Amino acid sequence: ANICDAQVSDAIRQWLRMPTFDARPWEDEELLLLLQQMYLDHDFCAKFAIDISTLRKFLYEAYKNYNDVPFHNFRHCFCVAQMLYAISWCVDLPSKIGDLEVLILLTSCICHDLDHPGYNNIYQINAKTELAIRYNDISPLENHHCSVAFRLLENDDCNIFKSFGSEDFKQVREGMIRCILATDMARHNEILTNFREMLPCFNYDDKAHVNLLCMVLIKVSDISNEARPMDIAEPWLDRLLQEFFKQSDAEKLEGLPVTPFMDREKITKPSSQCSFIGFVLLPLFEALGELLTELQDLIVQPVRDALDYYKRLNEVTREERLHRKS
Ligand SMILES: COc1ccc(NC(=O)[C@H](C)Nc2nc3c(cnn3-c3ccccc3C)c(=O)[nH]2)cc1
Ligand SMILES: [Zn+2]
Repeated sequence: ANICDAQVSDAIRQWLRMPTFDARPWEDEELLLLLQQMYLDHDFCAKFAIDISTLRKFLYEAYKNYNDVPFHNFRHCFCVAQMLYAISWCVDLPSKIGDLEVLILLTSCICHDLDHPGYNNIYQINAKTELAIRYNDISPLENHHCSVAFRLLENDDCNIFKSFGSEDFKQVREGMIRCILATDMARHNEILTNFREMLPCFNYDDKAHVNLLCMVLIKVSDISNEARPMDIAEPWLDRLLQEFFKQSDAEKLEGLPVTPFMDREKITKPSSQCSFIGFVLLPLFEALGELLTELQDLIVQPVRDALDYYKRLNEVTREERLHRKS
């Protein structure tokens, strides 16, 4: 269908607001239409004078700037934006942080992995790549994703912020840079610790608090696959490991240090997911769930269930391995 004319049915729009939404049956063109729908459902085009054809061109340009890599491709960007959208509907995010901050978050999700090469920062730095040199080893990938986003926005045809005054555009630019750079997992503990400190006295009128909440929201959306049903989450883990193993193979070939949790000889899916969900994902989701309690049922409990699933799986595979040896 021509993405200009097709309308998104009410049933699909309802499903789009749930973490159970499955992107697999949809063509790329349809996912672009659904991303457009997320702006329309928040009435952003009216509120921010965004011309619908500019929005379409922006989404299409973003789409073209994702690479055909196993995990960090356009569909990952869609899943991250869709999770943010589901969270926004569940907690009525605009009523808490305002429309502009939600517009910044949604647009940051769409741009957050632009032109990702499929090799992470550790590889960029160890291999002394063009990006590592350009960004002095400081979040080279996230700096690149953000730079590509604003390079796209320089073209008036797809600049969804072209009607913004300079002050508002400055706020958008600061917000998008803050959110996209926050997705560097090397900063995970820093961001989570700061957010936890703020929780007891969280104040929506304090810009510093809202800024930190937005960083946590894009982080949660970015690594949220395990909050989805297992049949949707599992293929993403396979793609991620494919990408990680491609990187560790390259590291071995190029005589670079091999990142331990990426070495196919060293990890099993259940054991690596048990530690990732137990030590990284669940603490982050629980901290967010303390502030936005509506998220307990929507995404925090599903992550606890995923951890239980992988713990049981881990037990079974350990027993099997022991029996095989005996
Ligand atoms: C603190 O920095 C970290 C911590 C953990 C990891 N990754 C892992 O532990 C492993 C590979 N598991 C994992 N990693 C995941 C998931 C979702 N996103 N994600 C991911 C993808 C790319 C880069 C970093 C992460 C965490 C997931 O469900 N599992 C990667 C970086
Ligand atoms: Zn990402």
